[in-house]
Amino acid sequence: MTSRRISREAPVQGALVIHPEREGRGQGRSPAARLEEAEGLARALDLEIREGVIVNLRRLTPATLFGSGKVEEIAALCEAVEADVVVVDDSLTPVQQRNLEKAWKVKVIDRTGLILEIFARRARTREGRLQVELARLSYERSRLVRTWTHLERQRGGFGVMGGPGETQIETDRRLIADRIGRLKRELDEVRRTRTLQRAARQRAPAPSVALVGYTNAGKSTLFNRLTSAGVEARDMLFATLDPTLRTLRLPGGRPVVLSDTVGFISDLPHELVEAFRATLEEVKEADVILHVRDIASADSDAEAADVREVLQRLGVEMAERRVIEVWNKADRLDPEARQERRTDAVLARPAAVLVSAVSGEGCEALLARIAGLIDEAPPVVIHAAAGQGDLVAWLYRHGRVLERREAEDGSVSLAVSLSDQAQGQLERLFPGVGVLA
Ligand SMILES: Nc1nc2c(ncn2[C@@H]2O[C@H](COP(=O)(O)OP(=O)(O)OP(=O)(O)O)[C@@H](O)[C@H]2O)c(=O)[nH]1
Ligand SMILES: [Mg+2]
Repeated sequence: MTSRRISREAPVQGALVIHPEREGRGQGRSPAARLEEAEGLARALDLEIREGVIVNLRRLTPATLFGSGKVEEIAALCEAVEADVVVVDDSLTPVQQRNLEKAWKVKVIDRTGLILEIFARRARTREGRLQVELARLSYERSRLVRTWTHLERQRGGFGVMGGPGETQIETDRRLIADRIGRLKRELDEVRRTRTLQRAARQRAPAPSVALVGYTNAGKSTLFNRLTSAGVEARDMLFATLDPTLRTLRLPGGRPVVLSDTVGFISDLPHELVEAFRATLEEVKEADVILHVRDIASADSDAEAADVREVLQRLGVEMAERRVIEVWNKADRLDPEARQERRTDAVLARPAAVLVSAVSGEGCEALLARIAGLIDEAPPVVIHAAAGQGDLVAWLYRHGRVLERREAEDGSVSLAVSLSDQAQGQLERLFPGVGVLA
């Protein structure tokens, strides 16, 4: 055992992190904050940061991204700090990556490559691993297409038929396509099992609450605080990858199922978002969404905007009646800022609660808010014919049944309090259901 562990230990790799600063990129974040985030990503891969630099890109140089003077400067810096890897916090084309590796004589990785690599290391479940592999291959395929276009252009329109490079790319593309097809079938299989598990859970009478948020916002810490679970929470980007579920009791004793899941980041590779679509179904179907934000982060607003954007891409409905913003890390604010945030939270739309997952401050209020969202709406009376057991079970799970009357023909009338969200879902799942106000 011991010897295996020793032999697996890789030597520390030193990294030079470069944040290329371009006009119109970064959505209002400061370049320094962007660089810091890129360094955090590199650290999440166990790279040791030797140096971080911001490089202003005035003009784009297609072959190397950076101009030739900058390329030379960075080559010298690489040598000076003894970097093994250069992280470029942008997307590089395969050609740029190759040219830079040649010029700097080190391995070069771009932002998407970095994020994919972190995900590959973190994936624990079979579904997680398959998803990451699928994302990686989709990314590679898109890069092959780009190389292909590039070659075509190089030939200036002549000799497009045949040629060894072309054949190789064609072969690579077909191999990747085959592998993607196989992965998708495997994933379908794994997901069928999970869907069955979810269906089984849905029979349990508990509404669901999903944690979402920017990576490192404190989702897992809050999850542990609320459920007394031992999910890994670390000061590391993308500490959590696979979803975890736990039951917790709201004030009044009502159980809800809380889910913790993967965090988001700005410029999240779209291949990853696609690959994780199924995992994020928990979020899509949740009765309440808790959007956890690091309110002490200087980029808190930009991060929140990124999270909303990803959720929108995933088709998650962010209706006000369904979302609570959890303004976390209140303990990191100075007393004045804290008071200000507390006042802001009262007026915020969607509703916001200032908490500290570490100290527990605000967590009681948060639970009360969740209970409020789940129960708030005035009750409706729903008539379920005999044999509509699925409807009755659904109502018990997603609403609060206040009264139940059974008729002789086996039909049931229920007075139920449903959230707006649940009511919308009800109409979609059971069209034409008999609702009496
Ligand atoms: N001071 C302070 N630190 C917190 C609080 N909540 C979380 N943290 C810290 O923030 C870091 C990230 O916390 P996690 O709970 O792992 O964050 P996460 O959102 O689950 O992150 P990913 O899984 O990586 O997306 C850890 O070092 C936590 O200890 C808080 O309320 N106050
Ligand atoms: Mg986490």
